[in-house]
Amino acid sequence: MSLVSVDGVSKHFGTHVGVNDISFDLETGETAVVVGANGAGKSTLIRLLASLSRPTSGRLELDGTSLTDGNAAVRARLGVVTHATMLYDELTARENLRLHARLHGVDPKRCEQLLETVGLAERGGERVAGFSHGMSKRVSLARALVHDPDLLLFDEPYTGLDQTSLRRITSVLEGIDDRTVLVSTHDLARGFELADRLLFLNDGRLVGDLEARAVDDVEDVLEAYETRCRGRPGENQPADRTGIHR
Ligand SMILES: Nc1ncnc2c1ncn2[C@@H]1O[C@H](COP(=O)(O)OP(=O)(O)OP(=O)(O)O)[C@@H](O)[C@H]1O
Repeated sequence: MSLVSVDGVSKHFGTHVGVNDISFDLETGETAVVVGANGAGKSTLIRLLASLSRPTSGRLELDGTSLTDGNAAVRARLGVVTHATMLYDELTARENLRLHARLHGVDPKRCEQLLETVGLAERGGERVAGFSHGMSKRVSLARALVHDPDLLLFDEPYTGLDQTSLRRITSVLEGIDDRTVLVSTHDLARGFELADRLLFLNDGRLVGDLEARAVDDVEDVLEAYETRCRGRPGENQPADRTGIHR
């Protein structure tokens, strides 16, 4: 049985369609990257999988258990990084991680390891309120990993980062081999570097599902994307053709 199962999932917001009849499975250890232009439905999909939103129809399951029934045990197997950092600004980075560790019954030593991993060991005693966007995102990633989740969901990991944060976050994501990861991005080039699998979203529909291994280079991915999707993945973003910010 697959670890993640998404079956016929739609999400409507009044007359707007967030995602439209999406189905796919993810295996343990797989890293899937969801690519799409602005408004394609990437955040909607992540929020549905993160149990932050309920589908209008369809089923989302982790290991055979519904992600939409408010089951706390299954939600505890998720690590989530969204646009909202879910951090307490008035607490230090270390306190944020320790609070999360305590909630999950995790040894606080793991927080120190994770601060090191995200490159914030020396800043762990500082309040998150004073952190840059990239630093906050790194703390959010560390927080999402504290309890060693079976499924890490990360909405737009690469947006608004300086080179230091970009390198750290990329290296942490690349280092996750034994857990399932689902990342959303409009940055096709970086997504391709990370992915085992590329999922193309267009107007809420899943229009492409590619094994990244089977594709030679990013230009081929872009070509595959453009044959299936309206516009380009980085449309309306300050990016070049492949989505690499220069
Ligand atoms: N809370 C909401 N209320 C109304 N419409 C929404 C809401 N959330 C998403 N939508 C609509 O659903 C569609 C998909 O939005 P979503 O944010 O998932 O796209 P996205 O691919 O993440 O875009 P972006 O790259 O701009 O973040 C859009 O048409 C959007 O307007």
